[in-house]
Amino acid sequence: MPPVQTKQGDLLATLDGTMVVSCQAEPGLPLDAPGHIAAMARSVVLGGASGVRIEGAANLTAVRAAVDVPIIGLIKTKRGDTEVYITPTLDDVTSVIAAGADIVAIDATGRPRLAELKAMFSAVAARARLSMGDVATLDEGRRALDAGADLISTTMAGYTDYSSDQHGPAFGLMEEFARAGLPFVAEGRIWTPQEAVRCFELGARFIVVGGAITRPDAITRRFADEVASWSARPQLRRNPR
Ligand SMILES: CC(=O)N[C@H](C=O)[C@@H](O)[C@H](O)[C@H](O)COP(=O)(O)O
Repeated sequence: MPPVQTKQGDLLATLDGTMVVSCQAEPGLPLDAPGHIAAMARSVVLGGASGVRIEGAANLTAVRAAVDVPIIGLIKTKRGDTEVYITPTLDDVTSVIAAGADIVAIDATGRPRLAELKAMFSAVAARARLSMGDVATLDEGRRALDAGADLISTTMAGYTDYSSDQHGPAFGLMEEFARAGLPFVAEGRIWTPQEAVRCFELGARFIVVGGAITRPDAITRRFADEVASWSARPQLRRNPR
């Protein structure tokens, strides 16, 4: 399918108040193949996802052909001597757009980086796409918007050495964004419908849910861990074998 043909403002309006689903598979896992990612994307759209978040040029190309909802695209890669790994260079921006993304997700943390943030967001705007700055703190969100990001997202909260040790969604950061009057997207560790609703109560424009829907190994592990811990307490069994 061609990229979604709406004006940028219209595209954001279609996402406001909705849920985007991230369909990603870690390298080496059984679902790590463009055909599988495209099938996941079609499945989540059937279930009500308003858009999808997709990693990698080959996956983006496959998903673009499979669904007609907005796509947030990114390339995850380690380049050079930096911890920034979500769409780190201008070439990566070009690849994400060429593969069909409507919105380009870019690590906008304050860590040392290969390409200046302003240049990254300008490159996206020059190709008439929207940019999303993935950040971990309020200051990073503010800087990303100042540098030209169309959206900021809590994606990186909990995944930097200065924001680690977080459990559950980054509700604290969402509150900070709301208090500062910065529009934001809620993403990362949203595992229940109740948590999803809470993000909107705190002011999220839209939310991005990933693993809770699209990582069967992680979903299974939650059940398996619970089952294993129950089984380790035989005195609690109601129906002894
Ligand atoms: C930190 C990072 O690299 N996040 C990635 C960004 O694309 C993905 O691995 C996450 O799955 C995505 O952010 C959605 O989050 P969750 O799967 O927790 O719902």
